[in-house]
Amino acid sequence: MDALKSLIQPLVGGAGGSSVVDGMKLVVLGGTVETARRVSSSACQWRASARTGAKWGCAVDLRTCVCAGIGGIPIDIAHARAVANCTFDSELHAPWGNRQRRMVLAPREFRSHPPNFLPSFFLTAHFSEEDTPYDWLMLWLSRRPEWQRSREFETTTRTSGPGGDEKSEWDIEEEEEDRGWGDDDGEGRPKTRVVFQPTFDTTHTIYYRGHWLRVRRGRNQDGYEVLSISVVARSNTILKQLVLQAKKEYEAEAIHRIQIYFADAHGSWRWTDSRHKRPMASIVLNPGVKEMLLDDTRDFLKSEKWYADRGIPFRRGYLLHGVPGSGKSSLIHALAGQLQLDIYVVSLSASWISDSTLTTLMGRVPARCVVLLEDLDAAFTRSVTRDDNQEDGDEKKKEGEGDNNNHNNNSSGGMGRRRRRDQLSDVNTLSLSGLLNALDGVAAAEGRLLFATTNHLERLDPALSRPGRMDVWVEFRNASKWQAEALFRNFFPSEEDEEELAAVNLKVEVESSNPSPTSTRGGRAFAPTPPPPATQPSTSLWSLSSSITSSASSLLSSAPATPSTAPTSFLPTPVPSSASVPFPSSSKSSSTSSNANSAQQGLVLDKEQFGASNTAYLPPPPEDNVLKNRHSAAPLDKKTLAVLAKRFADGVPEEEFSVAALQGYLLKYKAQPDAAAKGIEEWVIKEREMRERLKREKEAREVREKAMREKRRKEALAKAQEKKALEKKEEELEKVKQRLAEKEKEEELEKMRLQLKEKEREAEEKKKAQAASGEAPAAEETKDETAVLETKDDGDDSDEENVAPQSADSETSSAWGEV
Ligand SMILES: Nc1ncnc2c1ncn2[C@@H]1O[C@H](COP(=O)(O)OP(=O)(O)OP(=O)(O)O)[C@@H](O)[C@H]1O
Repeated sequence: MDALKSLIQPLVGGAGGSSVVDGMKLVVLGGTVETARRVSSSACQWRASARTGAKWGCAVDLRTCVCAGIGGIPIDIAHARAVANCTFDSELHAPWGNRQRRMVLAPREFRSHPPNFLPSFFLTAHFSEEDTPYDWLMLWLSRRPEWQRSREFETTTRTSGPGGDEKSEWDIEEEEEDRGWGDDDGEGRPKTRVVFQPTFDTTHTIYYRGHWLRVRRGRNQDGYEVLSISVVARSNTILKQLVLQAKKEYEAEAIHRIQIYFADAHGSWRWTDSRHKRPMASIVLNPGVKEMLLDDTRDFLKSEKWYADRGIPFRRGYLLHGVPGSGKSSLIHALAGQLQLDIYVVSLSASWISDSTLTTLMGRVPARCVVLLEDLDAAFTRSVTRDDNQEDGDEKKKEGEGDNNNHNNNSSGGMGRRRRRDQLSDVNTLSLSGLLNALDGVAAAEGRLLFATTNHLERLDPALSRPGRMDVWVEFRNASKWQAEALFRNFFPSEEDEEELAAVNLKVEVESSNPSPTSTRGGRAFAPTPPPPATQPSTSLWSLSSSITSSASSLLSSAPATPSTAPTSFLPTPVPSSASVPFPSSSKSSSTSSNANSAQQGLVLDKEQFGASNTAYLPPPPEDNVLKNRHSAAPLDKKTLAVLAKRFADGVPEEEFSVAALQGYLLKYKAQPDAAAKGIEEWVIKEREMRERLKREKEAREVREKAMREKRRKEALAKAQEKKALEKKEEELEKVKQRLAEKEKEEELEKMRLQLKEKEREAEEKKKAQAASGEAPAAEETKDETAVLETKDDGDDSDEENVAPQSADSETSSAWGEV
């Protein structure tokens, strides 16, 4: 307060302390009253303020023109008006009613034309949605009661922040009013959660650690959302504290979730989704693979100095390749969760991907994260380095395999694919060298774990997958018998597993009923001491849907105690083997570490890593209605489970079906382990029959298509030949016509020559006759005629010269003969 006084005094120019307070009062009013009219939350603040001795009130007694200022110090309104050159109106009535004839001070001039000095007291921080702090702040704000009580709001089904599906207090209130909103209506029908959020361009006032914050949502010139938070303070410490607290709360919430970011066409990362972490135990891979990867990634993340000391770029690449539906993406998801890293996904087949966009994107990933390049082989389907046939072939293969992993093309229909192909050929300009540069060029970020997946290792350029770019290769195959058994055990928990889970849940309950003072859950530890809110902020950060919970409980169950078969041939083999791949010291990750305890390990790891003492970091027990609605089977005793799992595994042929296919089968029997185990042989037979049928149909289709193609090719060939022959004939006809015309001309010339000769002969005879009779003039006449004929003859001669070579041509004469 003293600091503010000392700041304001020189500006207001008052000599006494009261004028300083006047100025201060106006400053505070400028920051709060203007918003009170529009935001009910402010009104609530005022009411609360009045109750607490008008500490923060700003009501004006009209009779005395004195308003109750900060700390109850009266303000001379005339002086205040002079100072700030503002007028007052009575639009705003004191929310606490007729306690006095009071009205809220609303300096008009402040609202429309704030005095120039005023902004200098506000410290404003701007947060763009392009940057992570925006998400921190949005989550923090979403928990503020003032924010939730905004009277101007918009609805959305998309939530921000790591707890994307958490219920805020706001949601709960609304759901109670309208039972039609929520996750599940009790009959299994999904419902859409509608979340309310304040509208744009509305200023909200929020009390935080003794300061009033003015919060405004807007958009910047690029169309991105921007959050502006202003506060009257001497230094920006309060804003820093706010950002730090928001970050802490966000991270505490994110502890059980991972954030997924997708690349956008502008070269920016956009937060797209927040997912529950997938337990490592839920990934069923042959022994040692998960442990190896986990050790390697952890080792890498700890060895920044080691890399720096040796001048090696601090980057590591993992190439997961193999059949579809074998768990590549799932493993990356689980790893990211275990390592507490967010995932940044780039779909290299996106239409807008170009060398420069990719370089920008790679330069913008945070220091510690997982970068996921999906379907690496699809990156260059339109590359100039491959011929068109190859492209077509690749595309067709992809279509045949029902590849629907392209995030730009989630509609799995043919239209979507066609459109994608069009887009690819039109826009995507990513080149191999561009990709290589983006991965390890100078602009590429360090510290990230690069994961790339592909179903077609053979299509990758060796430069792309060489060590240094892809240091660790892991092959994924169809499910082994051991995997099938593990999958079954994950699906159907044993009684022991359930007990373990119950013990964990009990512990969580006990801990959450005695929250530690540092707990961030519900934001209590960081909660300022604002005017008492009408309702408590949300504490239900972990409201899980029934399906999530039921599957989570089954996923947390243990894997088989001993691999029934764990032949080395099932072990994924890093393709460039030991040669240049600096595999981590795998002593820790040797296959001796049994998968039997991996579920518990997962839990223990979580607890160790995230601080078991902090209840905010542990999920709450499942909700009652979720437990009632559970669709999974009742827990089996260990022996029965072992027998059923074995029976199931025996029925699954080795490496014939993908884990995804087996999972699909088990999902149909998620409450009937018995039926699942018994029905597997029949399923395998049906599946084989179906595959056989599909194969036959495919082959028949291919044969038909081939025949059609052949027919079309032959037709096209015949047409082309016909056309060629026709053209040739037309050409010959033209030539013949030409020769005919020449011939006619020649004949005409010949005729004229003959006529001339005839005339000459006649003239000669006439001349002779005249000479004999002695008549001179007739001879003259004849001479003239001869001259005319000679002239004409000259012209004809030139024509004759022109046609002469052709008439001499033997071809011509033969052609003439033909005609
Ligand atoms: N090894 C596995 N362990 C557990 N679940 C698996 C495994 N493999 C596949 N699944 C399940 O199958 C589904 C598909 O798996 P996922 O997407 O990870 O396969 P993928 O290998 O990435 O497939 P694609 O190559 O087609 O992208 C998921 O629901 C996942 O739970």
